[in-house]
Amino acid sequence: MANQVVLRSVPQSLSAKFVGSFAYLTVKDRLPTILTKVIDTIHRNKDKFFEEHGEEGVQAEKRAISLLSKLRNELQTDKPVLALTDNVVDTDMWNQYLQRQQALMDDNEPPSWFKSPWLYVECYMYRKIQESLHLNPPICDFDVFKEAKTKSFFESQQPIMAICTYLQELNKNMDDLSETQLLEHFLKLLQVSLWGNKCDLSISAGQDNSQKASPVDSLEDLKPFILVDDSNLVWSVLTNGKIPGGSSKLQGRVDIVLDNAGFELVTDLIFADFLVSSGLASKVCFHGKSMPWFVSDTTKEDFHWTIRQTLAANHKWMSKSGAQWQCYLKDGTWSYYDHSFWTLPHEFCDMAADAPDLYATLQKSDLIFFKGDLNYRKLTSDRDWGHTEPFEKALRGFQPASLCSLRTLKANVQVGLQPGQGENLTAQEPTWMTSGKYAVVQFSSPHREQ
Ligand SMILES: O=P(O)(O)OC[C@H]1O[C@](O)(CO)[C@@H](O)[C@@H]1O
Ligand SMILES: [Mn+2]
Repeated sequence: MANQVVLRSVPQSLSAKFVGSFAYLTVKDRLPTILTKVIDTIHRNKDKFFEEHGEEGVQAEKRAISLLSKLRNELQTDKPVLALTDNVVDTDMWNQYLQRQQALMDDNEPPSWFKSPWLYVECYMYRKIQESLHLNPPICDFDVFKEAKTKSFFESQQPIMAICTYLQELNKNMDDLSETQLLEHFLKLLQVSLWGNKCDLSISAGQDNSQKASPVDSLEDLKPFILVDDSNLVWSVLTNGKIPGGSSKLQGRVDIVLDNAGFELVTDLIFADFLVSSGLASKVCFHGKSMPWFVSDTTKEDFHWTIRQTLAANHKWMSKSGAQWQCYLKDGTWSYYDHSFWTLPHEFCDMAADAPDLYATLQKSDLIFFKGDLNYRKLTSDRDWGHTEPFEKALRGFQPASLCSLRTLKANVQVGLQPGQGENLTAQEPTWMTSGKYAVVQFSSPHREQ
């Protein structure tokens, strides 16, 4: 009974079937453009495939491109979504999900690009890119987005140096900090990690004056754009409910569900370093993607590459930071995990049933940070919620531990706002939900008293 009430009160999924919506424009314009770029990247790497695998590599390149061109055509002409055929570890999960989507369709129509939920078809596109490579074994490990991720890291060297310098200076003085100063630094580094998710991948790169290129210097100006700021509740968890002045630190386990590689990943590593070196946490578990995903998302390879690059940098504080991070990984203070659930199309409220092992892992955490927009869409099931609906309600029972979303808004779902806040923003700036200009620090806890 209760379940039926809950089911009926869930708003509909965002979908390209709503002509003119952001989902519609994404499926119509942005996804085919991404596919075109992927095809182009594979083609440009033809010589590399030849060098590595001879003629077989070239044939694999041709076949992959032909599958991807077919995919783009199916997408653009709203053809049915097809079952996967690559027989790898998550193939069955995807195909079962397709059946679930089939059951949701009216009049037994097949799920399709413009009729099914946006979250589903967008995830499916990235999984199909992977399928086109899986079906062509010589090139199945090729990361079609690697170049873009690498470029974003190298283009953000200025702010990366600045933030590593900030971290190392802070670490030198950590023992002398008062609780109030510690809170100040915590807020700053949390916000650096938050704005690291901004769509241009860097906060201050590109400014002429490199002296000013410290992400920390921009934070004050960005504050008005944080629409929900639950940082005090996050701090409260990390200090066992003590307000500044007390001296109780959680020293527990913090999990970070990562989003993008490049500048954002560095900001996450900096934040994680601070959590450990300040004693607020004793252990940080990072969660990344097990395949190239949504162009810039972090894979295991990206994670380790970034730390190696930071260590190898010709900059004292960057290099010191990278060395410290290697040590944290070696001594188990930090650990990296991936799980196929993160690259499935499921809403996170399905995790307990569909990936109970991952849910159980997260339950061991004291605090979980979810980085970025896609994680927010999955936390809230990517549905058409009213802006004043409570975050807890949109989570629909997903509550493995205290959690905090650090997200800049790039898709039109946003809950937990004050009455009138969303309406005012819409009146002033119709694209406020998709421009990446606004952000939220949104917290929820199973132990929350209010
Ligand atoms: O890297 P992030 O912050 O998850 O952003 C990815 C987002 O970008 C989009 O492609 C929209 O701009 C969404 O589909 C997705 O939620
Ligand atoms: Mn991403």
